[in-house]
Amino acid sequence: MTISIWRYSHLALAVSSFVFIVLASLTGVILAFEPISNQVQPYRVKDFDEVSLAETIQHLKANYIEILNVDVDANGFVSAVVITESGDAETFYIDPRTGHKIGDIIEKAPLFQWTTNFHRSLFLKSTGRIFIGVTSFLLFLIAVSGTVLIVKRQRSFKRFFSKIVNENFSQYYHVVLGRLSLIPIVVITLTGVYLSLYRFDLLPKETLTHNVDFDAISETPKRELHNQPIFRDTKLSDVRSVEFPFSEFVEDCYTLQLQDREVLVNQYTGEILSESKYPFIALASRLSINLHTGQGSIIWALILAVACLNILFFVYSGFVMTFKRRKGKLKNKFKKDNAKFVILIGSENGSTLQYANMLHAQLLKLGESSFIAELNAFSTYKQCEHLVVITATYGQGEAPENANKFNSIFKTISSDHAYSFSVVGFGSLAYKDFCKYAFDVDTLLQSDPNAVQLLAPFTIHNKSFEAYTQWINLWSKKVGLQIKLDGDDVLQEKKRKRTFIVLEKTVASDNPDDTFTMVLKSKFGAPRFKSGDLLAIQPEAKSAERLYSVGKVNQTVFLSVKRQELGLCSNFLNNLKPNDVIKARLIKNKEFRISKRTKHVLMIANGTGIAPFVGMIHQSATNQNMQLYWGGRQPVSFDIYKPFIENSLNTGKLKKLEIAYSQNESTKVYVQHVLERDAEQVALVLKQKGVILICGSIAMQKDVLKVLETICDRYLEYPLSVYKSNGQLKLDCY
Ligand SMILES: Cc1cc2nc3c(=O)[nH]c(=O)nc-3n(C[C@H](O)[C@H](O)[C@H](O)COP(=O)(O)O)c2cc1C
Repeated sequence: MTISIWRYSHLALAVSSFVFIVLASLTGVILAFEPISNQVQPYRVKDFDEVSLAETIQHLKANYIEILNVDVDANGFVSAVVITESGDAETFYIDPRTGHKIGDIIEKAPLFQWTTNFHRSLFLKSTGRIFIGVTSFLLFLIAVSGTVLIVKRQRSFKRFFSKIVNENFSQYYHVVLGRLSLIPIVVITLTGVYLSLYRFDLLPKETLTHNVDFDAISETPKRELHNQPIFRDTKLSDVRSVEFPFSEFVEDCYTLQLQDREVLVNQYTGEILSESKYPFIALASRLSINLHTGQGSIIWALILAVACLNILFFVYSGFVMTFKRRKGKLKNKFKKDNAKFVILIGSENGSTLQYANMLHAQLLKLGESSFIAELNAFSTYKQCEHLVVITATYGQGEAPENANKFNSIFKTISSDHAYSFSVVGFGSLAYKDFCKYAFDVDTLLQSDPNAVQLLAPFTIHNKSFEAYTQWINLWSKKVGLQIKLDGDDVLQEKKRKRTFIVLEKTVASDNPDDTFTMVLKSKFGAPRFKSGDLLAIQPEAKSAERLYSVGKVNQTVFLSVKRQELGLCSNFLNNLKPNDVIKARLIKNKEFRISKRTKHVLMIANGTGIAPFVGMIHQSATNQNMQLYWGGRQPVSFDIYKPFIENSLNTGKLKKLEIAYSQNESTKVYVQHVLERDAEQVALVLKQKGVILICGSIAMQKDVLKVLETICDRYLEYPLSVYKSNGQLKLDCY
């Protein structure tokens, strides 16, 4: 699959350096705890920022025979090197307000020592340091290329932090955590590069110089330390270290290292003999060390630790995404001009390509000549009788990466014979322009006088295998083939199944719409699931899993199924009897759940879409205002749901039930019409921070969304999209 130069760079950089990145990040996480463990020590005294240098030195002079040095570290711990009465030189932390010893100097723990050495050089001395420096730079480039990829994905810099739809765990968190840890990672990498350059003396050299006129130094006028302005007015928080005069000769002076400069001070008069600002390189090195190590700030150290953990996650999720994309390779047995079937794909992350490959494989299996290619590789196909375009949509209804040139190429190529075409759109209803690019391609193909539309564009939400199978059935009938997909085991991970016992069941033939309900109970233990989750059932070994939205009623699973005449799974389920046992697995569908704290809940369904709502109503809290709008064909259609719903109405759990019958003798009413009628109450639900849920057919969803959009325009402050991104509109349609 073609990938953009940015994605290629991002991947190539990651592949070439991931071993070092993993090692540096793992050790980075450990090292982030060193400044934290230091900072929690009790050596920073209260009011540290208020204490003056004069005060501390005076106390020290009163307590010890001689003082050689005073240091203040990034944590605000003050230490002194003193000569004690016994004549020994000792170094310890002091209380700067009294000059007394408050603790021994913290020794670097062996774990941190070992990890620091490994982190800096991998125990490979200078060679290792070079590796680590280069890795830091590569990681910086990975962060830059990643930023460009996010901007491209979001289609503008302004939308960099806009909401992202969670369609896939690795992809979603790669982007979300990437955005959050971008700044810390850039800081870690740039400071890492800087420190490496500094260590190898590759930065311009600037040294600190002092010009002292030793002939002019005088012992008078003598001043007490607390009267010398430099000591009196300098706070300890501005000091890094003080070197005391070596002897009593007037030429020996105090050397004060302050945050931004070094000052030499006459020990008798307090006169400033020389003052020199630190060169930029030295200041930048100090800042780099603090930023790179987290010294002096628990919060920053924690941010660094989290950023390092995120880097490890990026390595993992990046590889998962790459392997997924690489699964979708294109292999052809026939040349483009010898194939009867041509399948063109528009895919950015490879899933559409896997679906297209299934069709390609089946055609080859049936002995047909099939050719598969990316939309960008569009060309002439001399023997093509049936063209199939299977494409995803990206951005705001735009083409995916490997299809972005198709429109212009198509206009330059003209076919010389008649052919049929069908377009399948893969997309997500979470986006405003659902499958828009598929419709654009369909319109474009219609402009070719030789092209005949075999089927109207077919849209597939959330990579639904079920929907894809439906399209395969329709299309294969049209082209006179019998295609049966091998199942979606290509696409899904192996998951543990549960054993369920059929507790209750109606039969499809008793219902005018060939629909039935089932209540299942887990044979072993109570499964953890919520109404709105999905039950995946595989009717036969090697067959595809079918997904059903379910409701939770007293620990049982409630579902409703419409029997399809040739449907493998719906017939399999319909033939089950109470006490039969089936294997199935429950899948979380977090985006279609409601919280007990949501006061107003408006549920809209047609047909079997009522199933999750039966459970939601059953589990609702007493103060929840649950309203249900349901669309069915005729009054008897509702009979199978009556026992569940009427009971809820009687107990007051369901506050309102509105039913629309589309095939009632006198009137044809659809659920969207009833919503239109109750527009003001519908608007009130959103206004009062309630949630609207829709479950059922895609066609119903489309019509309902149109009505909701108009309601928002008419009665509310914001368009429907705002409520959707707030989580006030939840969809589960198929
Ligand atoms: C950044 C981004 C933007 C998307 N934009 C749309 C869109 O505008 N309309 C739509 O129907 N689907 C949109 N989708 C959903 C994809 O089309 C859908 O997930 C598709 O199955 C991905 O196929 P692929 O893995 O082959 O690239 C978008 C997905 C992403 C990640």
